[in-house]
Amino acid sequence: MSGNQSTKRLWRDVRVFDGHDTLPEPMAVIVEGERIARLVPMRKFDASRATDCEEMARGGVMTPGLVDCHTHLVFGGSRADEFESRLEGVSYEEIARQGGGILSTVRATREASEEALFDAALSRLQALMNDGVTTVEIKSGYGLTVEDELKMLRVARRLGDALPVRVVTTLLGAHALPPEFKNDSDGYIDLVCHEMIPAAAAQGLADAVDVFCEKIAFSVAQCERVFEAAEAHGLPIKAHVEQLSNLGGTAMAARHGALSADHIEYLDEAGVAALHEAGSVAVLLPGAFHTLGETKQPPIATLREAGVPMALATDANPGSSPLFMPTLMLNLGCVLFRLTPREALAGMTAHGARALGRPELGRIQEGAPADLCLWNIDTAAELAYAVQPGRLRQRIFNGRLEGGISHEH
Ligand SMILES: N=CN[C@@H](CCC(=O)O)C(=O)O
Ligand SMILES: [Zn+2]
Repeated sequence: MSGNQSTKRLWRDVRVFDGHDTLPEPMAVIVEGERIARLVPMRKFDASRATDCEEMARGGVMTPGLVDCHTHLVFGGSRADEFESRLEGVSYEEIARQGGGILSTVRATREASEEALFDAALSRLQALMNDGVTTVEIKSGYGLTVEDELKMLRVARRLGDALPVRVVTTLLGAHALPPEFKNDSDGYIDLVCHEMIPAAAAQGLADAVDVFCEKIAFSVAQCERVFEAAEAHGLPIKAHVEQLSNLGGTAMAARHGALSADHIEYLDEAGVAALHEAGSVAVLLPGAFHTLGETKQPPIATLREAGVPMALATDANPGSSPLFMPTLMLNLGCVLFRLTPREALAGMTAHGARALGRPELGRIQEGAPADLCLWNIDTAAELAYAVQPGRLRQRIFNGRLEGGISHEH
């Protein structure tokens, strides 16, 4: 919008969580165009010098727009039947070995048209946005052919074009072994390395490359081959690692400079040290932990002591985390993993952004893109404390008020 560039917008008397901490006193926040222009303590704020600003709101808690750095939002079908089997005692791994789980979503996703995938993902994404998300990562991984993986990535890109949200795409070709390669997992990794990654890179469809390193998926050596191919195409890497067992995938990913290691319930001290050394982010996914009834907790205290940044994400997907509510994850991160509310919120703002290689996002600081949420609460901790939809008062994307209570109409 042309008028947007010169518009100055003012929020007064807000408590600001800046991506790491709550600032010690109430603030005035001024946004100019697409960026945060000034942050002024109210005690020093001179309203007579802000007459060129449109006042947007007074009071409330302002946080960066939430960053959901790990989702599988684009998929076909449902796994409600698998949910019931798990309640009857069949494990996630057992279901996968029987050809269900991820592969059941692969069948439904291959059958679905691009339009149908788009429409289904649109409403899921809107649910995340209504709960404060302004940046979301979306993975492929339910296509497992070159064409079907590209189809998923195209849908993800189109979602970002259609809605006021930043979409970061990740190619997850090495998510599961498709039935066509049943006894030839190395052959499938060849396809990922020699065809999928080059095609996604050439078409600008992937911002990063991910793998599932697990007994029911791919070995450390196979995942390393995928990372080498990603590097050859200039794409950053991330990894699903140590979710169900400790294979050592995290240390290998860290050696390759991974942006993040995700799940990491079974991560050991050496793995934590490797993350620290590489400057990688630990992405915690309490939705999957909760849904699968896991008992092995990620090594939060060791990560905290080592100073490894911890991000928190929904892992929104049809199987292990059919949970499309980021503020619920703040609560689960605290209750299940003993994060502090401050850590949980930093995990879904500044650290989530870092896990995507976008450290300029997820922060409230002068010069940063103005992706902001204004909440009807008194302290930032309340976001993690209560699970209560409807608290988002305003959602500002790239300097523009989107949804919520609009002062423009
Ligand atoms: N762990 C592997 N991949 C997904 C689950 C995908 C699925 O079950 O459909 C995850 O992050 O939990
Ligand atoms: Zn995942």
